[in-house]
Amino acid sequence: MMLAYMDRATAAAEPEDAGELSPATMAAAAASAGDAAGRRVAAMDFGGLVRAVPAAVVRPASADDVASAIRAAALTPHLTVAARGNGHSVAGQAMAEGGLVLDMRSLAAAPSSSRRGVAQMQLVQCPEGGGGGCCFFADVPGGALWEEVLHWGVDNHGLAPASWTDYLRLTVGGTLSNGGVSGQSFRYGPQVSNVAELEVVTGDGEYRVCSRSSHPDLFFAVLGGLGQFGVITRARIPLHKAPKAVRWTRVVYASFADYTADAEWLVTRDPDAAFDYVEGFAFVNSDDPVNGWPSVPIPGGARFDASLLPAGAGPVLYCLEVALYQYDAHHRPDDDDDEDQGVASVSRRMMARLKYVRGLEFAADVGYVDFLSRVNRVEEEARRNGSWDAPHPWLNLFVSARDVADFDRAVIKGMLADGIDGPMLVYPMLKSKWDPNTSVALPEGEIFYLVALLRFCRPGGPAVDELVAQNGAILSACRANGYDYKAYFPSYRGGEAEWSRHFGAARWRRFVDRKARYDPLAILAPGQKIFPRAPAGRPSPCSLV
Ligand SMILES: Cc1cc2nc3c(=O)[nH]c(=O)nc-3n(C[C@H](O)[C@H](O)[C@H](O)COP(=O)(O)OP(=O)(O)OC[C@H]3O[C@@H](n4cnc5c(N)ncnc54)[C@H](O)[C@@H]3O)c2cc1C
Repeated sequence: MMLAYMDRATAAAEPEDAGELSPATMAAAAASAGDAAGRRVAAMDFGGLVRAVPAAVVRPASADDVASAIRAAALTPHLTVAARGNGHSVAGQAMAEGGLVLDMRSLAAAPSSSRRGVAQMQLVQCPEGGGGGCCFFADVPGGALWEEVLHWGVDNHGLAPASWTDYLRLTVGGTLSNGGVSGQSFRYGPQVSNVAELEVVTGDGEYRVCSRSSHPDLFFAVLGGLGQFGVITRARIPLHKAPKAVRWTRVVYASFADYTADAEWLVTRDPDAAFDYVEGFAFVNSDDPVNGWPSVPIPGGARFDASLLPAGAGPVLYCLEVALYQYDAHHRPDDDDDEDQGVASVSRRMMARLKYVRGLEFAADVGYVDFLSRVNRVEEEARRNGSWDAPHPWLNLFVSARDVADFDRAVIKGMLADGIDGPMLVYPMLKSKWDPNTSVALPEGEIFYLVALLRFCRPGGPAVDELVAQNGAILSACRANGYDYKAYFPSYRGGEAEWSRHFGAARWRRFVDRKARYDPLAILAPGQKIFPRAPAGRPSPCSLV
């Protein structure tokens, strides 16, 4: 079937255009024609709510293969191209119905190619020592998992990136196309603030290397750009000395006001007095094993003693989670000596003035890699009980600190007081750590909260449709109440009006201009449902806006 597409494409093209289809692309396309299993996988994602079958899955071995596939699509009047990282989107964002899906994982696995750094991870020394404490970079393929970057950096070089996601089986290109946030974001910035250079194949099939100083407009467009402007085939990530261990602590709050006051105090401290990681979540004030008290203690730690909760604690409680890195292997992390500067003592001192419920505190000393891999345990359990493969009607929002207390009252305590059978993350980050030139849309205020409703569907639980409808009701409440908020991983079906509202008028104009510049036929990332594919030879409607 793919060869039929290519035949049509080449028949419509000038002879010299047809000559651009590399043997590698033709071979990959031919191989994928019979790859029903590959097409089935690419028709689904982690969300399990949307299905869109591609014409073919292309497994590029190099940036050249990516460029060939995009150029081939451009020769047709209708083909689109979606880069698929690890398919962990929840609303079909990495799909291409009837189009080509690029399996970016194959780029990470491919043997060394002619272009340095495309296929394999490489250590690169910063010119003149670099800035921000970074002396080295990792050159990594766009399809590499963050987990692979972590193990490669720590095992081979004792180095690691500063900014992570909670879960590391996500690709570098996939999270850089969105933002990439975790408890480190308040301090080190999101992942889109931790990139020195990108190698990108744009929607016109051109291969470009960009950075803050070279093609900066493309560099910033691609970061948080929802895959609209180019396919990231390589990223250059700053590396830092990897910590040896982590003091990991969770404490409990009955009052949302106390919780947010402490969380905001922690994320605005000077770096030398700050934790390395601050997160938190809401949970149900009950013994429910998934939504309630048992979800709080750090695995292997103490039991949750509910008798310590203050009288009159409401239906929802909050858990603040912090981590302090330890770099020196000689310190004993659990040394309690007053004179000791070990992370356990330092961490305790830093928490002394916080207003959490005394006694409801859980702490552990764990290895750095174990700490960053903590969600793997959640995955293993979810795979065991079947909820990993069930649908995931997730909702991720950034909510301004101005409105987060109202949001808590109306949504968390109001609509979700029984829990969502998964984490309800609520933690602050700072807008000043995000570059306004990237494509990411953020609320207005300096402090805003990630609110991540990570629903896992269990047998006998509410129907998926009900959960999707509840997400819609939450968004309606945000709009009706005039909250300063943005969707993270946005998914709109209402066309330009919704996207324009999402970005705001000026940023939407910039997004449209960038689309016209880098992907004029609107070939890329059709699953985001932002721009319709324009026929070859005609300008995309977006360039006329
Ligand atoms: C269990 C789980 C935990 C998560 N935890 C976090 C978290 O802590 N923090 C956080 O920020 N996010 C988190 N996410 C969300 C995650 O960042 C997104 O799902 C993101 O899409 C990355 O997933 P992916 O690599 O599988 O990309 P995909 O879902 O495959 O792709 C996402 C989008 O990026 C585009 N894309 C993919 N690769 C490229 C590329 N190389 N070049 C250009 N465009 C590309 C796709 O076309 C698509 O539009 C989590 C998701 C899951 C399922």
